[in-house]
Amino acid sequence: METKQNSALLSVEDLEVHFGPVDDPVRAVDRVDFNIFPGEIVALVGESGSGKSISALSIAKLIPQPAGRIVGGKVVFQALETLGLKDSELRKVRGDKISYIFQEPATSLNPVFTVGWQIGEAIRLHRNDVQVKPEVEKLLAAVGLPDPKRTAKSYPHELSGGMQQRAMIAMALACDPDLLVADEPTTALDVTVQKQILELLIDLREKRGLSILLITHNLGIVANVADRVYVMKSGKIVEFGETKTVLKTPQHDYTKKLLKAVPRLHSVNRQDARNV
Ligand SMILES: Nc1ncnc2c1ncn2[C@@H]1O[C@H](COP(=O)(O)OP(=O)(O)OP(=O)(O)O)[C@@H](O)[C@H]1O
Repeated sequence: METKQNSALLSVEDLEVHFGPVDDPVRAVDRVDFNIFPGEIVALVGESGSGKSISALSIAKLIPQPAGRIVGGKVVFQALETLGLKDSELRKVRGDKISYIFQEPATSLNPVFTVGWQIGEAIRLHRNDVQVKPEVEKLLAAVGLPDPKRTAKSYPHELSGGMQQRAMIAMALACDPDLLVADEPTTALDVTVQKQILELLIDLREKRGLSILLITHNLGIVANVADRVYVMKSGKIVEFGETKTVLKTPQHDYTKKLLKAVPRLHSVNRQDARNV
């Protein structure tokens, strides 16, 4: 672990984010440490309100303003200390290096433009090393959308929820990021489609070497996807480690509670146990 430390793609140390009055703040993120190495899928898991999204948004200083305040900590992404960067420098990191996708693709996609145009716009903004139209089609194919030429001409409402999420992922990949932050990417989807989107994330890690920070309240999702997991409760990391270890031998009561809330996970555990 120590030798890996130096080569982390992202390292977050002692991060503190407050909301509300300065003299009596809500400690949404309370001295949090986590890191991600190149090509890793790392999960932040916890119940609603535990501070997962705010931790992830803080990496690129994207927390709600002026309500939220980053009051302490250090974030190093590819040797850049992001919390100290100017807005113009941050815009480059956000657009070119770190992409975010969220739960509801329908609210992130603009209903009045075709999917192809929106992905093309992301390419035009961030890259000048590729031709836009073929790149749009390449990205749509990379996220498993059928008939990329036709899909490019579709409006968001013409696509199913799963296809919209794939289109969002294509848009997130348009700038060829090194880190994808996927915040509850499958929560709005039905179970079969959830599985397909998670398989897509694994595939993107394999094929593009993409590192992924996966945010979820569902430890069942983590079981099959993440290499390592950090469990968050009330703004703090209460447990972390290799996913298999945390799931098989959870140390913290809160992790045990989250595990109990996932009935399907028991079958995953049994299967893992057979494979060991
Ligand atoms: N815009 C805001 N204004 C005030 N407080 C906020 C705001 N956003 C977040 N918070 C505070 O930060 C805490 C952590 O929020 P965060 O969104 O990170 O939780 P989460 O674990 O991602 O849960 P969820 O999945 O429900 O978003 C919340 O419980 C809330 O107290």
